[in-house]
Amino acid sequence: MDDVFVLGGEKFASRLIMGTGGAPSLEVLDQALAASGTELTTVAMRRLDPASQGSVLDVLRARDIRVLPNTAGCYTAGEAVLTARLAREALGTDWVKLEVIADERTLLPDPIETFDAAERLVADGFTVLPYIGDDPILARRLEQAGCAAVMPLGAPIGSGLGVRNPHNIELIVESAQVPVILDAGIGTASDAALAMELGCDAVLLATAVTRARRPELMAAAMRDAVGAGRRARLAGRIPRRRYAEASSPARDRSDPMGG
Ligand SMILES: CC(=O)[C@@H](O)[C@H](O)COP(=O)(O)O
Repeated sequence: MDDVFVLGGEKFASRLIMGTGGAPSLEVLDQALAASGTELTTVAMRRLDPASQGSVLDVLRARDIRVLPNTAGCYTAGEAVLTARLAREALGTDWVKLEVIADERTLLPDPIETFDAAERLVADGFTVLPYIGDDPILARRLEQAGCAAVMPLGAPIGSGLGVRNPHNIELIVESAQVPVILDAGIGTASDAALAMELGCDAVLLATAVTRARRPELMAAAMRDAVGAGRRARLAGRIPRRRYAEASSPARDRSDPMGG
């Protein structure tokens, strides 16, 4: 099936975007990334020391996986803008996953600082992919501000709680004209499938794979789940009913299957 994912004007065959945080070793990370089939992987510019960051980048380059720098660890718009500019200098990309968190305990995104940073980065020519709460109004405002996608959370980063508010994710999907990427909180493969079934264009995850008992196996499961969820979305699920409906109804002469 030819079902290309277009993000920021670029085409991707994979709809699974990976993060690198939490992997026990570079070797494990390398195997997991390969098993995931990802073509785009995010790297925290502020969290890694220069030596290990170089190594992660080496892994990505060797696998021909595009690097998506992120501003994890930033608490203000000013910090995020500076981090994005440093990443552009260092990595030669104007794509940025914009992440401005409010506090260390929840790691929830700060909507005001995120919006401020997004406006400044769009004006500076960046392709901005903002990590946000599951707020349909903020998603719409960020799209109007020129962001290339919106990335609502399923649940707090690293929580593995899955998609806590499917209704809001559906509302965001319904009105977005840019890709919707479910980012953060995925715990296992069924969560990723659900995000895609709700109509998200892609899923971004890290912890569920990097901290799994067998990261490579979980990465393969995520790859399959994102594909299955996408196909189910395109196929169209049956409506939910309160009561049973016989799968083989009473014989109907107009029914070519004979009832
Ligand atoms: C990798 C990255 O950018 C994370 O901050 C992201 O939000 C993923 O969250 P999980 O670790 O919960 O998948």
